[in-house]
Amino acid sequence: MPAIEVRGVSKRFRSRGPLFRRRTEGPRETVALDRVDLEIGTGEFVGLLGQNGAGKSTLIRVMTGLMVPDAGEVRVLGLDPNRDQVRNARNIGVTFGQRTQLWWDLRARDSFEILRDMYGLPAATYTRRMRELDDFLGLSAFWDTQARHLSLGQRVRCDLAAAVLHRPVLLFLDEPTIGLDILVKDQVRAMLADLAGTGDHAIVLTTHDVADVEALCPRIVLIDRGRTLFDGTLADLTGIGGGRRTVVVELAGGRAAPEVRMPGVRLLELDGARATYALEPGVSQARFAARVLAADEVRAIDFEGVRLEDVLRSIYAGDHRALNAQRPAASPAASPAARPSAPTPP
Ligand SMILES: Nc1ncnc2c1ncn2[C@@H]1O[C@H](COP(=O)(O)OP(=O)(O)OP(=O)(O)O)[C@@H](O)[C@H]1O
Repeated sequence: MPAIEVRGVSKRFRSRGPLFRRRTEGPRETVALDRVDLEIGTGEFVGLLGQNGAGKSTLIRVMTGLMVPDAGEVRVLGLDPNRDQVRNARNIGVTFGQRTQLWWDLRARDSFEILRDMYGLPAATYTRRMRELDDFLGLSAFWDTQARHLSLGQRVRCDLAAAVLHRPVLLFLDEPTIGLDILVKDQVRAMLADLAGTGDHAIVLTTHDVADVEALCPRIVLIDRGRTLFDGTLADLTGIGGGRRTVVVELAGGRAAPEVRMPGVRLLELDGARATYALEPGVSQARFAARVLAADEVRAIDFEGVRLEDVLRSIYAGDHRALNAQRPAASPAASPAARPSAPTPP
């Protein structure tokens, strides 16, 4: 049984629109989700991506039981997340980037003690888990601070720890690293990679931080205007540009970059001593480097793979051609053999 099953889920919102609208204008309707299908297995770490307003948070709300879809079915470990809210709550952990589940007027440690009692965790288990979480997230430094006085980074770390304290099978993370500094982001990523490494959890991460996704998510689900535009591996998605790589060559002594005449090699940009070339799939990097090195004295050659950010930028800008050509025949969830493996810690 998959950990999460979403079948034909649709959700529309009706709003009255602007305060001073014309009499002829009826209520506005937004299609947030349009017949979405999704299966996620235990052990998977899925990046749920899409532009602002694509429907990601709505899908997370539906999967966590916070919102009832207009049509379709959702099963989370076999339960209807809305009807079986109490049982479902034991199976899931949720973070919503900007909101906290800590008690605002209490010290951070008090919130954790309340959660311990709510989940009925034995004292020894609680102490061990808090120690593990402290090792990753450095919580004890602000343990005695009232939640309302925690900095954003401190609060987000506490929220993440609170979401995983009861070791839920499913973890829904909505923008877990928003506004965090580089070091705190690394702490959060390391903790998530460690959780994923156990293979005991299904984790859904919604984020606009492409680096989070590259570091953590072997599988990507891309939502566009409420529909699934792509469901496949990170490698499939970054391969969408045809696997084209770029190379930046810089010559010593500030001399102009060489012209490289090779099939499948194209000069993209020339900026004094720096030249950027595109290498089509199949062009050998070694042969290209040999050509360049033979031509002149080279200061640096920098090969770059296809970046997820560039692929998303072109898809968000409306270029779906390559995506349609590359769309996998079946979702990874439907074919266990195609399922990507767990990430390695950053
Ligand atoms: N409670 C609501 N009432 C009316 N419209 C809503 C409501 N919640 C979401 N929407 C609309 O549904 C669409 C999807 O919103 P959603 O929050 O799911 O997008 P998102 O992909 O999470 O966006 P973002 O990346 O900006 O957080 C948007 O057009 C949004 O305006």
